[in-house]
Amino acid sequence: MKIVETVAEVREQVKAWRKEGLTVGLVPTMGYLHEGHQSLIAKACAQNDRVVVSIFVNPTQFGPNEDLESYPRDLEHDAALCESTGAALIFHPTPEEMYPKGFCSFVDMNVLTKELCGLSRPVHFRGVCTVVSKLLHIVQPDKAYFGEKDAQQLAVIRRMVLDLNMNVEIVGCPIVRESDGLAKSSRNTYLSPAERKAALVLSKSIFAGKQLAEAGETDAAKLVQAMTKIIEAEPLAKIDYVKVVDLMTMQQIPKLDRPFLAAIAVYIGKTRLIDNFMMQAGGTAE
Ligand SMILES: Nc1ncnc2c1ncn2[C@@H]1O[C@H](COP(=O)(O)OP(=O)(O)OP(=O)(O)O)[C@@H](O)[C@H]1O
Ligand SMILES: CC(C)(CO)[C@@H](O)C(=O)[O-]
Ligand code: BAL
Repeated sequence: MKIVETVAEVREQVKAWRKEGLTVGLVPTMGYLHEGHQSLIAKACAQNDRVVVSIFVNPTQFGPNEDLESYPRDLEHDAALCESTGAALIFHPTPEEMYPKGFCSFVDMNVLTKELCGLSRPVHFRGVCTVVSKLLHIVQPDKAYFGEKDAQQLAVIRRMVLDLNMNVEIVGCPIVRESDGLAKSSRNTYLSPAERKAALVLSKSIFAGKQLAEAGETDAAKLVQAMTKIIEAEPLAKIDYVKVVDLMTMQQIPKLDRPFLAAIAVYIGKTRLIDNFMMQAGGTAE
């Protein structure tokens, strides 16, 4: 497995693979890899001849008061995980490589990015769309892999690829959880032992909402109410949002009569964590 820092090196490698007729998968990440990322890499390796993992803490998707500087980084550990999982190349660019002096082109989106995480992170999805577009142009993969943990991001990227006629298949991958239910996230490392315990209200709320929907509840407000109650019982938790939205448009819906996403964002102390479940109408897992 190779680690490269420049766009030119990625292009050269992918060109050589294409000459051999090989298929290429891309797994975009911000590094500090865990079993959630590993499941994406493993799926990509199963479905493609060669897999590129990008590791880049993308400055344009962080707001001014967010954790860009403190975001955890460990390239040595990440490289070992990528290699043992079967990736062929890590693309680990510098910010200057991705955003050279004079950079001024961005990919933005309406509607889908104005809800949920977009409300408390107004510049976030513009940064995500821009960097993912760049990565897709640089690598030109057959398939690119994204986690359902970031469900709004997945919906936004699917829409961007459709709207901008990008020639790539977007593959969604299920949420990987700790044994006690907490969704794996690089940001879990910020949690103190007491906060780590408190963070369990996220998955408890998600599992309770899912159970209610599976039992036939069709009123979105009732779902939100039940999920909210569980989080509010935890003194260390502060709700950013608990919402039920149409899976395609990310707009809030009153009835669970179509494929939907129940999504939450909760501050545990200073750490903002997200979780969700998706379902078809009538209690079938998405
Ligand atoms: N627990 C998980 N299960 C499945 N996919 C995941 C999980 N955590 C992250 N991913 C996916 O991995 C990709 C890279 O995510 P990222 O590097 O931001 O990791 P993260 O752990 O979500 O970090 P953060 O703390 O920023 O939320 C994204 O497509 C994301 O959805
Ligand atoms: C897709 C992504 C790698 C873009 O920076 C990031 O938003 C993430 O890790 O989910
Ligand atoms: N997994 C999403 C990346 C971010 O929170 O910036």
